[in-house]
Amino acid sequence: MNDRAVEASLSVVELGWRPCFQQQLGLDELEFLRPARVIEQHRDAVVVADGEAVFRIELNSSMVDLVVGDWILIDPEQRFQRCLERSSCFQRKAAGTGRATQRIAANVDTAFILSSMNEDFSLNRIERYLALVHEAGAEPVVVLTKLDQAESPDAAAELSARLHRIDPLLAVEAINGLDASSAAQLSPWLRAGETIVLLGSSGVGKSTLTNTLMQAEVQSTGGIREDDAKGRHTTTRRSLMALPSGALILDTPGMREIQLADCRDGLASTFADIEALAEGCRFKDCQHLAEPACRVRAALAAGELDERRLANYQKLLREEALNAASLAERRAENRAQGRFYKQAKAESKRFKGR
Ligand SMILES: Nc1nc2c(ncn2[C@@H]2O[C@H](COP(=O)(O)OP(=O)(O)OP(=O)(O)O)[C@@H](O)[C@H]2O)c(=O)[nH]1
Ligand SMILES: [Zn+2]
Repeated sequence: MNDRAVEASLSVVELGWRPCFQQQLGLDELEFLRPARVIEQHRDAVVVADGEAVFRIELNSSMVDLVVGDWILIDPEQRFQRCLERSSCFQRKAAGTGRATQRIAANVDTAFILSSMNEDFSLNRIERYLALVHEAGAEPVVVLTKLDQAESPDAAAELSARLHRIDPLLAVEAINGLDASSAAQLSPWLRAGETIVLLGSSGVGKSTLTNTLMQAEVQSTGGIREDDAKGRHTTTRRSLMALPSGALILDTPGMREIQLADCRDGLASTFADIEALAEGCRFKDCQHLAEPACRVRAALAAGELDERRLANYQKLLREEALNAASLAERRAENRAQGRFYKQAKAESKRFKGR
């Protein structure tokens, strides 16, 4: 029987602690507090690892926003003090309401966007995920799966070329997710202390790749025994787990259901080419439909811009505008209830740079 959690034996550096977090600590905090990372999230508690142990902290009202991946400071009695500023944060529309955003994962370094190499391959879908990842502030890597089922030996090169027309610097890897030596191509992003997530629609091979990267070994040792409410031992699978390579894989139900939400900035960087062209349109609010002196339509006519890409950009913009409208409503409600302050403060930073 293995009672020792993998996470309990990891140092804070192995848990992803970085200078950008260390720098946020004041002198008093350096002396009296220490960092811990949220590795599991429950309705009334979070589970954290602090380099020595894995333990639960019951939630109170100052901790409502915590998500898996967060770095927090705790005092010597293992009490929560504050949450550190995130290096990246994924969020989505809250389920049910169709309105507010819900944070789902923090401090992710790399997001693997999985897409299988068969007929399901869709540039539109990949662009959607790219916008999400850019918005979150993580680094995207497109992973083409099912290389072993590709129709022709050139398929990987062709799809990579299509992706590189979107973004010449985009990292693209083609793998067979069932084969560990093929998945090893992803090792540059899987170094110790790096936090990764896997995105992609159902059936692209997220679970398969996760299992291959975990090499089953972690499956048997990664679970940790914990007392449940009735005092029984239950084995739980962590939301943040260490791979044999030392990278940390963040896997929560929320991450699997993520959609495009509130990501105007992410769209801007994903479609930087179109936004740059639009600067050249005569009208500031040009919709690139039939306006005179439209630089975007000129680029289309000249074959410099893909019709499909423009259409997808406009579709995502419309979706985003709808989301933003309902978000604005929701925020007005929050403000009335006096819960707006914290969110506004965080967001003012993002909006300042425009
Ligand atoms: N030949 C081949 N099959 C693969 C590969 N990756 C995944 N599969 C198969 O594709 C099917 C779906 O893979 P999953 O890993 O369950 O996909 P998923 O993305 O986790 O799907 P959801 O759990 O629905 O989100 C399984 O039958 C896998 O065995 C691959 O690289 N090559
Ligand atoms: Zn225009």
